[in-house]
Amino acid sequence: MLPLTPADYRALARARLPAATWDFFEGGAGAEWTLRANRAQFRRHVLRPRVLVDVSAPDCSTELFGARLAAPFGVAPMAYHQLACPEGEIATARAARAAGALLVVSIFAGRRLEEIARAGGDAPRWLQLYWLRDRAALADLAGRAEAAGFGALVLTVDAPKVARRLRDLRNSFAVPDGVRAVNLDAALAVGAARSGSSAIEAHSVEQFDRSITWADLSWLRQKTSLPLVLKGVLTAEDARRAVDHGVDALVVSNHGGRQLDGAPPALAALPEVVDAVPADCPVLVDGGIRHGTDLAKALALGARAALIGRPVLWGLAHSGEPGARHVLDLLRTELLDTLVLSGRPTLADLDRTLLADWPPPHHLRREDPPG
Ligand SMILES: Cc1cc2nc3c(=O)[nH]c(=O)nc-3n(C[C@H](O)[C@H](O)[C@H](O)COP(=O)(O)O)c2cc1C
Ligand SMILES: CCCCCCC(=O)C(=O)O
Repeated sequence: MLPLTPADYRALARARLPAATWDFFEGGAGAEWTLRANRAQFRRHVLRPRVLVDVSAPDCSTELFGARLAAPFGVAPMAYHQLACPEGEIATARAARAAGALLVVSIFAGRRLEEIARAGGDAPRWLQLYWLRDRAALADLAGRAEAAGFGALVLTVDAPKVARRLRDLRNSFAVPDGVRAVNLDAALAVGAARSGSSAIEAHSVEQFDRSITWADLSWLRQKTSLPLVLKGVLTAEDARRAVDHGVDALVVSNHGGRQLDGAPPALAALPEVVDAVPADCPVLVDGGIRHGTDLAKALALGARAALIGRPVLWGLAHSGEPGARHVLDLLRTELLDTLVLSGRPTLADLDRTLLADWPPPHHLRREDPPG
């Protein structure tokens, strides 16, 4: 089959991956309600096209922290790309560079930051951190990231521990031999499989510092001159608090449904966060973005850019760098098509007037049972 959409890559990737790896990639926390809700929320908006607009020169390029992107999206931080293809994050860095997309590298990358940076050349990249108990390791990563040309640090704040992910528990999931978070000391590596438990969850309980609060952000600030981005904010209250603490950008995210099951879909939380922060604080979003139309909806609700998670892993699992690049290129192509066909040729034309609720409220009322 010639893959023409990210969903085509999903089907092809599934056939290539071991079942437990597939479950680790695809799964969510608990009953996976939030995982499903992320997708469902995109179906609650329809696009209101405008006609007889000059759409002869659509443009979806943008700028983020001074870096130019061919399209308003990047690769979300995801651990262990070598689970998808042998080159791991090197393949992803090359794909992101070729597609003109931002790359956010996970603290649990399987390739060294410096080689990822070489593979990415002058393309924009950020480094994601979890707050480990080992602060010396965090300080070391912050320094190495700056030296290797990373443009921002992304602190993920929705994971005081990795959630109970039932698929991983049932599979007794562990990271296979030969795949390791090489940017951390070997002593901090995820442990072996234990029947009925997830090695990832157990490791997070040991290594993540769940006592940190807003007051600790100043420690990280002192370790870097890079912009600081918080990933995993879902409320206006926390968004305001983040700005008060000097955070430079936010990612509205429920971790792709992998952390708090029952958390709102990211797209539903986006408007309250956008409305809570000053216009010069970029708000990004991730979770369930699978189509160019999804990107347009997120941008219309005020996101400056989006992060793409699992679809990139599907491309990597299919064919490494070319697969991941094609997934990113498809999303850009679909977004450009949406700009043209909706009569909104630039990103500045995407605003809330693009969207209407679906089904419309009167339709819902007609279907309500009497009484
Ligand atoms: C396999 C996998 C590993 C992930 N690893 C990380 C990680 O190391 N750090 C992080 O902040 N988020 C991690 N995430 C969450 C993503 O950054 C992102 O929030 C989520 O995947 C977006 O949803 P989507 O996959 O539906 O696009 C991971 C997600 C997946 C699927
Ligand atoms: C202790 C290893 C944790 C890896 C977690 C990766 C991640 O965030 C995920 O969602 O999975």
